[in-house]
Amino acid sequence: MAFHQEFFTLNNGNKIPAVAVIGTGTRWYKKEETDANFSHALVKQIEYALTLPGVVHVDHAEVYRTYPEFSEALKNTKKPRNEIFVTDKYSVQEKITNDPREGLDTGLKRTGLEYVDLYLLHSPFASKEKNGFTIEEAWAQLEELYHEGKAKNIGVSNFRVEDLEKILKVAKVKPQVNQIEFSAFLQNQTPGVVKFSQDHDIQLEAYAPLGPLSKRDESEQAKPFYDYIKKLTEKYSKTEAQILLRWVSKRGILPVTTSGQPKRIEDAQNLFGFDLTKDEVDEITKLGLAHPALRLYWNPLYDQYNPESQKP
Ligand SMILES: NC(=O)C1=CN([C@@H]2O[C@H](COP(=O)(O)OP(=O)(O)OC[C@H]3O[C@@H](n4cnc5c(N)ncnc54)[C@H](OP(=O)(O)O)[C@@H]3O)[C@@H](O)[C@H]2O)C=CC1
Repeated sequence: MAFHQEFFTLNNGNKIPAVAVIGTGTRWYKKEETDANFSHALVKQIEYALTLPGVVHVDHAEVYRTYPEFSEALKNTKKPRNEIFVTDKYSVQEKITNDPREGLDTGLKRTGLEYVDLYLLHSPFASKEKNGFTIEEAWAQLEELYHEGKAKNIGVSNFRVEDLEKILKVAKVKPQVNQIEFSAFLQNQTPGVVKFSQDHDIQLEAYAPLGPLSKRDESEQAKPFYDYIKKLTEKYSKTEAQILLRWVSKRGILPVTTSGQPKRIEDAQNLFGFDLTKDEVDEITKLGLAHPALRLYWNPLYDQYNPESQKP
């Protein structure tokens, strides 16, 4: 079947590929960057992703410490720049560079890129005491970087409703994206964040969309969910991962995935060769919501919201 790709349209009119197929965090994440822990496997995997048809969306962040691998893969690819969608993130939570401007400039220098397609504040937890700037001041820097063309789109990650409200109060440029944890087993990272973001035309991205597979629940109570996903894999001749990623995208949310296996990266890039019906989307939502919250990231801060995270 001919390759078909979908895009979401951001609130500034720009298009974004509707799945990010290679995140360079999670399984590739490193606590520190040394010559000894350079990952040839990650270089190969990014290089492979960049041979796939269409615009390939790479999700990166300074805190992943994978600039060396990403830069190497960019050096070796023949894919034109306008067919690579690069996301980078400023680490608010752990100081790597002094501020977002320095963070983006460093990233651009290290990758040899002239711009990123999307630049995010990785989390809302900035303070004058810890960072030397407030989250509103950090946002003002992203707006400058946007106007200078160094970031074609700007946004945030792991923001709660209250954090988004703070930014919306002062923003001259509204965040284009909020990247949060989202899966069938965690349908609101924090209370009300999905509806609030969608009501304000802020594109949601879902990291850890395959939580129900990577942390498979073998219990009796989870059986109806997995049985239903299996039924859909047979109906569409697709993998469980493809069914779950497609479900995320049908919820209007952009899945951000990754893998150490080339075939899985290819399956993700080929996500739009099939569709789920509205009833199937609703059924996955319902069966997913029947499961207790499964949160894989930011637990010390966000576990307090677990009881409300499995409400629509
Ligand atoms: N903004 C933020 O705070 C965060 C952002 N992220 C971003 O999102 C990206 C993706 O996050 P991640 O949680 O890894 O995403 P996913 O939920 O897509 O999980 C990917 C993992 O699931 C495994 N997997 C894939 N298919 C299956 C299957 N059928 N059965 C079992 N396991 C499977 C893969 O293993 P295998 O490699 O063996 O294929 C892979 O390591 C990160 O790399 C990062 O870029 C992630 C966390 C936090």
